Amino acid sequence: MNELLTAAQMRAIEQAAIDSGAVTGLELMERAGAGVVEAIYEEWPAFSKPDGENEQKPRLRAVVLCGPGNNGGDGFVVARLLHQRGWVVEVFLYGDADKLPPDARVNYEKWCEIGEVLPWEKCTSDRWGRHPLVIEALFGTGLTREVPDDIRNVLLATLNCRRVAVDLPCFINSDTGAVLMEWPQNLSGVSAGHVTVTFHSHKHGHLLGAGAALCGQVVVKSIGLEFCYEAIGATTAEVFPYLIGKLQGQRLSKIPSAHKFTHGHALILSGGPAQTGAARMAARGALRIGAGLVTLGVPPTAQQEVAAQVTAVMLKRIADADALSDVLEDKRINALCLGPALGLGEREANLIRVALESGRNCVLDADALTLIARDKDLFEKLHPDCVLTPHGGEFARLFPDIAAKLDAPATKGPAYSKIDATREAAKRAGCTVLFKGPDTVISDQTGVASVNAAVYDRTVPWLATAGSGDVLAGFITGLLARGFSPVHAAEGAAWLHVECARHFGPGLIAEDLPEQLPAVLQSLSGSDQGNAV
Ligand SMILES: NC(=O)C1=CN([C@@H]2O[C@H](COP(=O)(O)OP(=O)(O)OC[C@H]3O[C@@H](n4cnc5c(N)ncnc54)[C@H](O)[C@@H]3O)[C@@H](O)[C@H]2O)[C@@H](O)CC1
Ligand SMILES: Nc1ncnc2c1ncn2[C@@H]1O[C@H](COP(=O)(O)OP(=O)(O)O)[C@@H](O)[C@H]1O
Ligand SMILES: [K+]
Repeated sequence: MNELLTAAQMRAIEQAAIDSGAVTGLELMERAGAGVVEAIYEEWPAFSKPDGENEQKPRLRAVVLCGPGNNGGDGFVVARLLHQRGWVVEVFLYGDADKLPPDARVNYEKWCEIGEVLPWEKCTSDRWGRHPLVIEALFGTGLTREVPDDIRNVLLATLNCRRVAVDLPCFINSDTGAVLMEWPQNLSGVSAGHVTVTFHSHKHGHLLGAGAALCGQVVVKSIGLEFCYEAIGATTAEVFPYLIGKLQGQRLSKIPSAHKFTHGHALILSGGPAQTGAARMAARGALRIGAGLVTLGVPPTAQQEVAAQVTAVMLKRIADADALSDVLEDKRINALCLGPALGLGEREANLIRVALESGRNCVLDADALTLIARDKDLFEKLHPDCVLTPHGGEFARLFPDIAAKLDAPATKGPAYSKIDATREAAKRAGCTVLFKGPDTVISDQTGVASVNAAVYDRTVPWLATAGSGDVLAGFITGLLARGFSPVHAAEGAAWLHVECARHFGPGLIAEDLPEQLPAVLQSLSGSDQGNAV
């Protein structure tokens, strides 16, 4: 399952399954608890060694922290299943047992037949040394507000234990990834759990915002809900954003008999003297990703500087908007890129005007985004073959009201997420928007949205280096030249961008990125089992 769900969608899918009579809420809870236990044994195989192998082996010990809702219900199931496997389990309940929802209450009572449920006050910070495993089932998709201090203190005291979060760490908003608990500064780099076990599919909060860094790793366990999409009237592509998976090598392969013009001609406009590096890096990216030809359009004053530094990339003098119109008489030029260190003057605004009026595929990045944010007339010329690539600051300049909604603290669900913001921005702009970050979100104007997650095993903090965005703009332009649709070009480029950073590793500078493409592309050819972009 690559679709990403909001809390409300997950609830609707569960409810539809229950209403259909195919499964009960209790059965789903049992499967959820069993999924957690399965994930625990997968993560720590040593737990499964039978006690009989070693007479002296002490019994395994766990603490389960249960909350006041169905997440707590999952916790009672986990406690029971671990007990059945011979563990010594201690269970704490945050809240009042009489107020538990019905399914959680049933599992509470089943646990009471086995052992004690200890009140939260007894969950003191001195007890954690004896417990190899802490299961946190305090809040999941039902988290609605800041986590209280009496929970925070316990969570911080457990950080030296092995930790499993049920569905989500209890302080992460499942729609936005916002962290609803003060996380101590000195703990940056420490995650809230070693493993987060979620059900059916990732929730947005596992991949977006600050929360993603605090889940440890996320394991998705099926609870048998696959059949339910029709039941809530959804077709997956329309409703659910998806996680961009491994690119199919086939998508990037070239037709053996093709010539260079079959693969398109990209034109990248450069800034003036001493401002040409960004466009040169974008051009190198466009060429390496497979555009048949790449030309740098340079103002005459920068011609010598650029000529001294390029080889396979071609050069064209483009003094002003009229000159650009002339160059675009060549209809083989099918993808343009404007923005990296382009400049913010009238000349540059006019270049953007001509580029947009040409109706060609057009990537607008950096300075071009600032210019269209300033000029309503330019903004209105955007069309479906454009791709905007803002980072957070540029996004706020372009869509200040949407950014304000995104920044507002969520007080009640459903919370407004980066996915909602990108979709709204794309709809307004009438084109594809790629909103950058470790949680890059891409949406086209119709609301088809995806996330390129640089988290968990794809974490690449070294990609936050000057100029890496320019290379990304070049990658997108190159794929547009090759005939990819705007949204597929943005998705493919974002995915490859992270793969290039992973391939190089720490120490990466932006120039290194295009040079990783041959190896990354090679690794994809012949491995077409991945999820299609
Ligand atoms: N609905 C279902 O059939 C299933 C639900 N499942 C589990 O149920 C969870 C969702 O259950 P719920 O909707 O009951 O929600 P939760 O159990 O996540 O939390 C809701 C409860 O927590 C309280 N609460 C929320 N934020 C709080 C805060 N900051 N401080 C104090 N109290 C707070 C609420 O008042 C409510 O009592 C999922 O995350 C998943 O773990 C799974 O068992 C699979 C099946
Ligand atoms: N912590 C991070 N992890 C992964 N990718 C990141 C991270 N921070 C930034 N990026 C990516 O690096 C690129 C930076 O682009 P941008 O902010 O435009 O930089 P520049 O203008 O210097 O080129 C974007 O693709 C962004 O998604
Ligand atoms: K939890």
